[in-house]
Amino acid sequence: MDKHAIDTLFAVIESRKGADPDTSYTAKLFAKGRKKIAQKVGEEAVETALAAMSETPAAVAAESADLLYHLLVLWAETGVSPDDVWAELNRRSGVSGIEEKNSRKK
Ligand SMILES: N=c1c2ncn([C@@H]3O[C@H](COP(=O)(O)OP(=O)(O)OP(=O)(O)O)[C@@H](O)[C@H]3O)c2ncn1[C@@H]1O[C@H](COP(=O)(O)O)[C@@H](O)[C@H]1O
Repeated sequence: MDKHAIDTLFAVIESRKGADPDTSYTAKLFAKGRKKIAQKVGEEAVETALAAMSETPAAVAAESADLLYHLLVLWAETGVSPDDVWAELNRRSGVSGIEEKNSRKK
């Protein structure tokens, strides 16, 4: 999953706010609230770390996908967008705002 795919998944997750919890796991998570979502991120992070210690690269990738998905739900719940996170990463690496805008046009 590249950065664009994360943006796409985030948009789908946002669209599940207020959706039917019986037909969408994401809607069910939103209905359960921030504490539950934060708890799931913690669980998935631990599962990813444990997989790294004793499982295959494929298992680490699978756990990482679960972690990323739940992290995106947490961003949506807390009003953080992927662009906010990309901007913070770019700030740390010294990429300027203009370079960031240009890279997103490609
Ligand atoms: N990427 C994911 C994704 N990754 C993981 N999961 C779900 O995360 C859950 C993790 O399993 P667990 O065993 O940890 O949790 P659980 O026991 O089912 O539930 P809890 O009681 O712990 O909350 C599983 O039900 C997975 O289906 C996901 N659910 C949805 N998506 C994507 O989110 C988008 C919206 O999907 P819906 O929520 O189905 O509308 C779609 O693009 C989906 O592909």
